[in-house]
Amino acid sequence: MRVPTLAVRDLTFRYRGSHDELFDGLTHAFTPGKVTALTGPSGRGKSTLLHIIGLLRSPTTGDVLLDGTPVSAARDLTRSALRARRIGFVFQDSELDPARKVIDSVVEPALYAGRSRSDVLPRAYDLLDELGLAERADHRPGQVSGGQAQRLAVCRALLNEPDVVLADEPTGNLDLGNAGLVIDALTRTARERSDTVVIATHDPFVLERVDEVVAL
Ligand SMILES: Nc1ncnc2c1ncn2[C@@H]1O[C@H](COP(=O)(O)OP(=O)(O)OP(=O)(O)O)[C@@H](O)[C@H]1O
Repeated sequence: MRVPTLAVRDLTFRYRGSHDELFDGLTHAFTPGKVTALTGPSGRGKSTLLHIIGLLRSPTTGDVLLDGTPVSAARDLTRSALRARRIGFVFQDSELDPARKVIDSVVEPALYAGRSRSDVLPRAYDLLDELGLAERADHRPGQVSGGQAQRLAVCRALLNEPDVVLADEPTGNLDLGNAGLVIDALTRTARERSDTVVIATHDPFVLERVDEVVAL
């Protein structure tokens, strides 16, 4: 059997000073090419799990595995390099630098990953086009709406061609049209590039459209 790009094994997490243990030893292999929703009641740890999978936090016990290799206990430098090269994040209400143009915000993650601006500009424009933002490329983030900013966050996350895409409530506060564009883009990257896409959500609109659901 093919080793999954992303899996978690025997995962638990406890915030410092808290008595509550999250995840109850969660073991799960996420399917490449599919979109998986993490769902469950408020406070069950959906956002925390995304941060752990995204190597921003380390689990209390257990492991995150990329291509079958445990990576959650790796050195900070190794984890940031993996994040930059392999993982794309769509955070809810992503803060964008109001002083930079939209196109510069989209290109920025590539610069962290050591790629050159000229290399990634064509893909940045393609993504803006795909998400209906082509005519906004030269605007400042202060001049885009909430829905446009969320679609912009998707462009940023996909720019580096990550093979793991993580999205925290990416349709929160979006109307159905914008939510559809966001889910379509995340589904397309799963289908066309075999990316592993994980979305933390309680949005019924999203839950109806994903391939798999992990209930926390
Ligand atoms: N930095 C923190 N320090 C201590 N406890 C925290 C911290 N962040 C979150 N928690 C607690 O950990 C639990 C899980 O939080 P988390 O935000 O991951 O849940 P969630 O399922 O994403 O919730 P929601 O659906 O409301 O966004 C909650 O009980 C929360 O209060």
